[in-house]
Amino acid sequence: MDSRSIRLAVIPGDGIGTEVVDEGLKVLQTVGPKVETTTYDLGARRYHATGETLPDAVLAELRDYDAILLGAVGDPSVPPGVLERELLLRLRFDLDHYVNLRPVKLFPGVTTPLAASGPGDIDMVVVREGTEGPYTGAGGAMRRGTPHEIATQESFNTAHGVERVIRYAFDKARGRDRKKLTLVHKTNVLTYAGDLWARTFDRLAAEYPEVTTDYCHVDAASMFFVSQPERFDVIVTDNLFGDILTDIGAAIAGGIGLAASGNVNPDRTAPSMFEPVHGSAPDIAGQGKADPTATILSVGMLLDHLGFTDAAGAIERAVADDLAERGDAVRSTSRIGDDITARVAG
Ligand SMILES: NC(=O)C1=CN([C@@H]2O[C@H](COP(=O)(O)OP(=O)(O)OC[C@H]3O[C@@H](n4cnc5c(N)ncnc54)[C@H](O)[C@@H]3O)[C@@H](O)[C@H]2O)C=CC1
Ligand SMILES: CC(C)CC(=O)C(=O)O
Ligand SMILES: [Mg+2]
Repeated sequence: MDSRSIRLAVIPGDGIGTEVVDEGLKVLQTVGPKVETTTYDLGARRYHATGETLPDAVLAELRDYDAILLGAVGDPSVPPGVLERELLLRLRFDLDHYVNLRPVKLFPGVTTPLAASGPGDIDMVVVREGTEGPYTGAGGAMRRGTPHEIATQESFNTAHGVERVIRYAFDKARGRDRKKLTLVHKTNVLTYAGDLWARTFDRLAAEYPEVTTDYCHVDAASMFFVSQPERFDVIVTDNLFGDILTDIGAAIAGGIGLAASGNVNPDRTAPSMFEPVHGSAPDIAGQGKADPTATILSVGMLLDHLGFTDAAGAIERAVADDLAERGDAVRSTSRIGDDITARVAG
């Protein structure tokens, strides 16, 4: 048994975030490594009680943990963007989570809507840039509320930011069997940002001769996700395109309840944060209907990131076995968590 222990900050957040995090922690506390958790009350409840989203002192404290586990944030009672920007994106930006790692993998026994595809065909990793692009909040509105309103939302792409995420993606592709990396962008229209991404991609490709490369515009990539997902191995793309593509990825790989992610700081200058791809799902919150599998797989990614590879492997196997047995059966949040916990307990 690994004697190292993990100091984990937990942000359950809003809606189903709290429900799925409970199940993720059940599995984590059973799988092996010793874990000390501290829960942070951040999200809609705190916003209404105090007006706070992410106090500076809390952000400073979060830097001292080995990792962060997040459920989801966002609630219909809070104006759109407040929790998403001031809490979630502030965490990603300030902790320099420049890689948003999102595997898209169809497990055996899971139903995909793609009639012609099976598990071997859907096995890719999307490396989404996490700190730049159109998500920085730059832009503004002129003559707001008038018929002459002009709203802008700018996309930021720095040479440093683009290079580091593309380099990470090349390294990731080099470590996989197929060794294929696809750049997804919209270089035919977004000519300034696209030019930087394409030039950087081509320059770095020369350093990775063993990696096969190609390029796909994001509109065509969206089509190929549902018509020929086997085209893709590793994808590197910007923050917005990666956000959208990975919801499509979730849909083809069995649904949003299975899609895991990591907001990774590869330089380890701050803790990385792991969370399901989905949001707070207010439409099903409090009903025990949320599938916690995405969060449990995200816990596996967290353990892998911290070097607990045996425990990470145990979670992936337990999830695979559970999904194979579960098939299309509808089970409650806690039942799924209990079943996977029982499997990791052996
Ligand atoms: N990382 C985060 O914290 C994210 C937060 N959000 C926020 O979440 C709120 C809701 O956003 P939506 O666009 O509705 O996206 P969503 O991902 O919360 O929900 C979309 C649909 O998927 C279903 N769904 C989501 N997770 C599920 C699960 N584990 N099991 C079963 N079904 C599941 C929901 O019931 C809903 O019908 C918004 O405030 C949004 O800004 C959205 C995405 C990511
Ligand atoms: C809520 C957004 C800020 C993020 C999002 O949709 C995502 O990261 O998938
Ligand atoms: Mg999203």
